[in-house]
Amino acid sequence: MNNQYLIDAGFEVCQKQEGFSELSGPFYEKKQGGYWLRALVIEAKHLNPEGVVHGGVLLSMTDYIVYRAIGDEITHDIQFATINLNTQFLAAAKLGDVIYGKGKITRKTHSVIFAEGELYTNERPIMSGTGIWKIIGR
Ligand SMILES: CC(C)(COP(=O)(O)OP(=O)(O)OC[C@H]1O[C@@H](n2cnc3c(N)ncnc32)[C@H](O)[C@@H]1OP(=O)(O)O)[C@@H](O)C(=O)NCCC(=O)NCCSC(=O)Cc1ccccc1
Repeated sequence: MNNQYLIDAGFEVCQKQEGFSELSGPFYEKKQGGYWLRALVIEAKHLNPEGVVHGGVLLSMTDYIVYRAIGDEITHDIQFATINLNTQFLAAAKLGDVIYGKGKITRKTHSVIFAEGELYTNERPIMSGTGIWKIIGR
């Protein structure tokens, strides 16, 4: 697959992906039902020397999609930073795969947000993650 596949499927280039997120993407997004689905088409630059997706790509995508999912719920007018992210590498992804990601808030308190996310292809789950985001500015 390539990025045109996502555009044809109704995705648009993600908002808020400056800096490293842009470098590790490009990520695409589409509103589906009540939530935003985000996606990445795997290119050669995302692979490790063994020819599968580098773990750092999956970690940063999980961080990104949960960060964005939190923003979807509480807006990005509030600043929050990842202070914990636990992940499981469930399966390898390969060149040309489309990885989809979605996240949600599990619990929000005055100063921290507990949240979770998952990455998957059309064939199988790729990564699951849970983490904590610290609210650092309003
Ligand atoms: C968060 C805290 C508990 C401090 O909390 P408090 O007890 O309230 O702290 P205090 O009042 O003592 O000082 C405030 C401190 O907060 C720092 N700061 C300000 N703004 C930001 C900011 N926006 N992001 C991160 N840190 C920021 C500021 O430099 C100052 O530190 P310093 O004065 O140098 O000491 C601490 O564990 C920590 O900073 N951990 C590292 C967290 C970290 O770096 N995570 C990875 C990046 S998040 C990410 O990438 C998600 C993402 C994904 C995709 C796309 C986009 C985003």
